Amino acid sequence: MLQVQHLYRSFRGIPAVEDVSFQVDSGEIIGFLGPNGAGKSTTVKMITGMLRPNDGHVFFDHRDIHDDMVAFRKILGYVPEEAHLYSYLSGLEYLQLVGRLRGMREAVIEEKAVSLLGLLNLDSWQHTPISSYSKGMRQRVLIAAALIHDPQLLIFDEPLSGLDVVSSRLFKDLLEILAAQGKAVLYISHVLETVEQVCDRVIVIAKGKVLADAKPAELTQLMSLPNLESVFAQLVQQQDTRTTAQEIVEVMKIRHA
Ligand SMILES: Nc1ncnc2c1ncn2[C@@H]1O[C@H](COP(=O)(O)OP(=O)(O)OP(=O)(O)O)[C@@H](O)[C@H]1O
Repeated sequence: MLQVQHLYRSFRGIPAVEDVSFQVDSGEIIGFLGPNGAGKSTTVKMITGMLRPNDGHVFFDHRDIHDDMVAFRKILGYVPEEAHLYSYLSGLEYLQLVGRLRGMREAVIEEKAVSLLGLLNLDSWQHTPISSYSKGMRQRVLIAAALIHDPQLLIFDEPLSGLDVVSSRLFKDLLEILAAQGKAVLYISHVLETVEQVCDRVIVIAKGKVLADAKPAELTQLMSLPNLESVFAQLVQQQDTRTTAQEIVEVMKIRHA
């Protein structure tokens, strides 16, 4: 379904993504992991068409997404890490805007928007400006916006951010059903426990290159480590956080008065 081939992108001559290739098939939930600055967001921006690669291609159903971006946007649902919601709009107005941009029929937009807001516990807030929503409520609006046009490919960047326990559980159940119905899901997160729970396969990148592409269980087994967090730490050679934490506390103690 989604094929990412040898993506390369640099900023002012410095590579952010050097060589990233992977595939997400129908029905798969793929975790996309990497330390800060690894190139995840840059890769995702290239997959969503927001950024052009300097080299490499993104194919959906064997067509380069840039051949027809309008068509690609209709089959893509994206929850970005940083939301730029029009906060003067109400939740309902925002979903209506999103629906129109994706070429949906007006009557269908209204029906689906109201239903989705209700199911995400936002019915009593649907006419209130987003500016007065809490972080978790905004996140739920973003999730509704990503789903309203029933896309084939879903990209979620830290989707649980700000969600309470019940909403998080609802989202995880939703992911499972979406995958079972054949959607392709790319799931970007630093919360490895959740990734291990929900993802069929994980792709680990660092310094713009793919370090691993395997099932979580395969990685833990192969590296004889207890969980995905240990695998990740080993793969990206994370610093000794305990020592660094101790050093920070020592710096705090330096007398400043
Ligand atoms: N617009 C830009 N201009 C210059 N450098 C950029 C730009 N966008 C990203 N970079 C650089 O590219 C590298 C990869 O950044 P990117 O945001 O893709 O990483 P990330 O894996 O998403 O990190 P995080 O987990 O912190 O969100 C970083 O070194 C970053 O500074």
